[in-house]
Amino acid sequence: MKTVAKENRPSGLMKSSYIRSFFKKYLLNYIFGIIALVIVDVVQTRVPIIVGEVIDGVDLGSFDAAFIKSSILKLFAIAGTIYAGRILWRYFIFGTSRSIERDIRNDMFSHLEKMSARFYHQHGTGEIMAHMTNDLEAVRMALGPGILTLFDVVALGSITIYNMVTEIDPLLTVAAVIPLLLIAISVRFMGRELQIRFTKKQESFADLSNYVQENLSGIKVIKSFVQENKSISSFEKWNKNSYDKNIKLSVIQTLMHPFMQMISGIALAVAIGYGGYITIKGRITIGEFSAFIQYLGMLVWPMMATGMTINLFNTGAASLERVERILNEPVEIKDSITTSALDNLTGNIYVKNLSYKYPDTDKNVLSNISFSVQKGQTLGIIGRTGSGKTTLVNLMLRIFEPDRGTMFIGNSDILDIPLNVLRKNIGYVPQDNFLFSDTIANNIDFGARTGNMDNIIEAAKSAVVHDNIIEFKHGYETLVGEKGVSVSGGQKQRISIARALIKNPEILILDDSVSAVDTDTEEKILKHINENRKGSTNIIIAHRISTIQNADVIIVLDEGKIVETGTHQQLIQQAGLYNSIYEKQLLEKMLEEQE
Ligand SMILES: Nc1ncnc2c1ncn2[C@@H]1O[C@H](COP(=O)(O)OP(=O)(O)OP(=O)(O)O)[C@@H](O)[C@H]1O
Repeated sequence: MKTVAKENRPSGLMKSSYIRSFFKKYLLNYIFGIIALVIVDVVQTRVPIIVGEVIDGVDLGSFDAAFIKSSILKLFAIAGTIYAGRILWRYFIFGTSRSIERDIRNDMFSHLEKMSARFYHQHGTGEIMAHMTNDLEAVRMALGPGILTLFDVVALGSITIYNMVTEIDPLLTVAAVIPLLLIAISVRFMGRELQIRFTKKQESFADLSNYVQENLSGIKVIKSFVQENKSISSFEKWNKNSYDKNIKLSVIQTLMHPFMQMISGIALAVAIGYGGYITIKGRITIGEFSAFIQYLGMLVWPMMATGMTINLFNTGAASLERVERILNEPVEIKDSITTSALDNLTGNIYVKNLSYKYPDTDKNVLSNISFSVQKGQTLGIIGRTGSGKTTLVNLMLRIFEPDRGTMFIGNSDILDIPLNVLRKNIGYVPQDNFLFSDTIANNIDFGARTGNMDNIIEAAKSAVVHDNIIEFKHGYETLVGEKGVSVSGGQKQRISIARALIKNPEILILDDSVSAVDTDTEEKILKHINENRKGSTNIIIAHRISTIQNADVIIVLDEGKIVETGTHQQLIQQAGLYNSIYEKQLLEKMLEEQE
């Protein structure tokens, strides 16, 4: 990713070194586009002169066949040049703005992929989507139509005024152009307010997107709690807020347009009045008078475009600031300078005096945790809900950062293990597992990328989900996720386990990953793991004792502290928290069997 200017202000799109780097990259395209634009402007400003000559020819009686022919040929040549020139500047200027939009979007996405869990906690998906769509669109408008109008204003405006002064009458030009300047001045001042209103409009759209995204994700909960009406009325409030901000922006835009038309009407009146007078006096010819009126019409556009250009740059800069705010978010979790050149990990895990509190909170969710697991062993973690089990494995994966000197794999502090090596060697099945809108085969092969159907089937068999998969109409090619078939919670869990098993990772972490399967299936999965993963390390988090009772070491967490450690038998004998969970679950089982 390119370096992004931190000091960028909405007032200056060009102040951003990030944007300047794109200008450098696409400089030739812009140069070709601007040359084509200037050529179009030069030739099109010849038209009033040619028409004026024809009118004078008729007026003075010097109109003959050769004159008509040459005038027609000139007009054809001009039309052809304008046609070709407009195609070229569209291609070079608008095309380049689309390329830059694509490049920035790529930068944003690859940066977002590096962002930590904390970042996603602070920025809603809807907000990020709004930056990637609406804001990028505004940046593109500044870099395409904005650049175009900027050069068009300068070229067309100055050539037209030059022609009016040199070929018609300087005084008439001054008299007619002064009212037009009012357009440029008023738009300049309204532009600031326009930028503020535009920023508010974009922010309200980001809020609205967030609300929609969250509601659609939670649609099942909304329906099951019959909260549709509440949801709809909240949506209406957000939507009204967005509507109000849009209207406020439109008010300014609406006021500006008729104002500009009024001013150009005044300029025309001045031109007709004073221009007609000096024509009668014989200072200019009828043809020149007609050319002048045409030039005046041509000038209205550059004057209006001055305002448009400023607005496009202002709104583009406001949007760029939001885009850069995302791009400037530091990558919090990354390889450190002390990262060693490791390729592989051994599954010996050592945790020493680990304490952790989440960013922006006061309370430790883990306190003074110490334990070790040897390569090839299985560690079971059990504890009441909220006791810190998921936090512990998230620290091991460096989804959140532990303190240096508290977590080691092999002989390395995990802060010194390259992130990709750490995560490649850990097969993680999260509690809230997620399937992508893709085939089951691709979902299983997601991390390992073996591309080998035999491996995929073997992993599915180990996760005891193969029989379910082949019952689907399209088997492993069945589409799942948002656009595909719905799979049950238990099937989803087992497809996720297969996704971790196919990697044959040095360390496998199952975070409450068999909670949605029956105990028979659970037993089969654990048996496969036990048989197939000899020499590798497993960490199994569970609420059911049956899931972890065969583990080599079990730790019992309570309120962020290890309260008991040992094997199943040892913990039963300790008659502490583990034993009370065990007895409670035994009782529940007996009652279930009696029913
Ligand atoms: N991102 C976060 N920011 C702040 N606090 C958090 C965050 N994630 C979890 N917590 C808090 O940390 C504590 C431990 O949560 P954790 O998810 O590790 O518990 P757990 O033992 O895995 O629970 P469960 O068995 O319900 O999955 C809880 O009090 C929780 O509210």
